[in-house]
Amino acid sequence: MYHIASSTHLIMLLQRQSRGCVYSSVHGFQQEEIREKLQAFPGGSIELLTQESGLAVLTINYPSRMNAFSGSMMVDLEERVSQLEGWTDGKGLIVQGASGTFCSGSDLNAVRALSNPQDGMKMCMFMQNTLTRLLRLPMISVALVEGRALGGGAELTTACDFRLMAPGSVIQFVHKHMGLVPGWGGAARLVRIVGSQNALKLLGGAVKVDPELALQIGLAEEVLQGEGTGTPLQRAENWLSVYTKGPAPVIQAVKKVVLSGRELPLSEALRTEKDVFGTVWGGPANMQALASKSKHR
Ligand SMILES: CC[C@H](C(=O)O)C(=O)SCCNC(=O)CCNC(=O)[C@H](O)C(C)(C)COP(=O)(O)OP(=O)(O)OC[C@H]1O[C@@H](n2cnc3c(N)ncnc32)[C@H](O)[C@@H]1OP(=O)(O)O
Repeated sequence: MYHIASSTHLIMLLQRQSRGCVYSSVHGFQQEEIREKLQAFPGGSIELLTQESGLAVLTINYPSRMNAFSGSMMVDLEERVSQLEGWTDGKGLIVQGASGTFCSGSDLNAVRALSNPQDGMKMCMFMQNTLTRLLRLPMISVALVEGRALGGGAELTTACDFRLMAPGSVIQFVHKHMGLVPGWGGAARLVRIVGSQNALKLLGGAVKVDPELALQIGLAEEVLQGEGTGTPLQRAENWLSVYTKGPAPVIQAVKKVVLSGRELPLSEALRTEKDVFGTVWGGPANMQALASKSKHR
């Protein structure tokens, strides 16, 4: 009995771990091995605050290094994403940096120590897996960009559904200046957000994207103007609340159908949409709406 229970648990754990992942052992990726390596570069933290309203705030927290990602923060992020995957009440997520700036990319001290090709590939696969799972969370996500989002920080913004920028903030894919290209999935996602022409310009020119340019090319949804109307976080929460109003199963279903439409070939997306539809059809929110004879004026 114990064996059955524990092997079932293991299967569930493996399914959960592999859900949404791009790389697994089939690709020569051993998560535990790279986790151990990354843990050798400590500093900072990734904080997750979940609220009863169904909104969560994820904070990249290493202010003394402009919120650069240390190795242990990469591991932290993966753990926080796992937590969010298991959060049944989740509807919305805001990703922000601590102390008024978003994230200055990888911690250059860790990057220097991991600069051999093998470690670089492992770190790249680890972060691609994590950021892909972040984007695929069944909740609507927003990157709140204050100050700078550089390198890996710019890539992180593309792993959210929307980007909101504070006045004076900058998103910059500085990779070319580092003799690199994005490796955390940022290029593939950027092409889908702004199109290949704009992506080529942003990466090829390592362009400093200010809020005005970001709005123009569709990288940002809104500039969070408005002195005296709360903190940038409160303004981002207000912006997001329009889209997260309603019961969690319905909001999660909305995200799932959009995600499948975005990522899957049409026939597969249609079948997924049918399955997701089946989870809300005749559900409590649907029955309540039918009973109330609501008009949509
Ligand atoms: C490119 C690919 C790669 C990936 O995708 O994995 C990366 O992301 S590599 C990292 C790319 N980012 C950078 O190269 C940023 C380098 N830093 C800067 O350009 C500046 O520090 C800046 C613009 C973020 C802030 O400049 P400012 O003058 O306002 O402050 P300081 O330079 O004095 O920075 C304060 C303090 O933070 C340390 N810092 C900043 N960024 C990093 C980082 N990415 N890694 C490690 N440390 C970082 C900086 O060294 C200062 O530390 P201090 O001990 O006070 O000298």
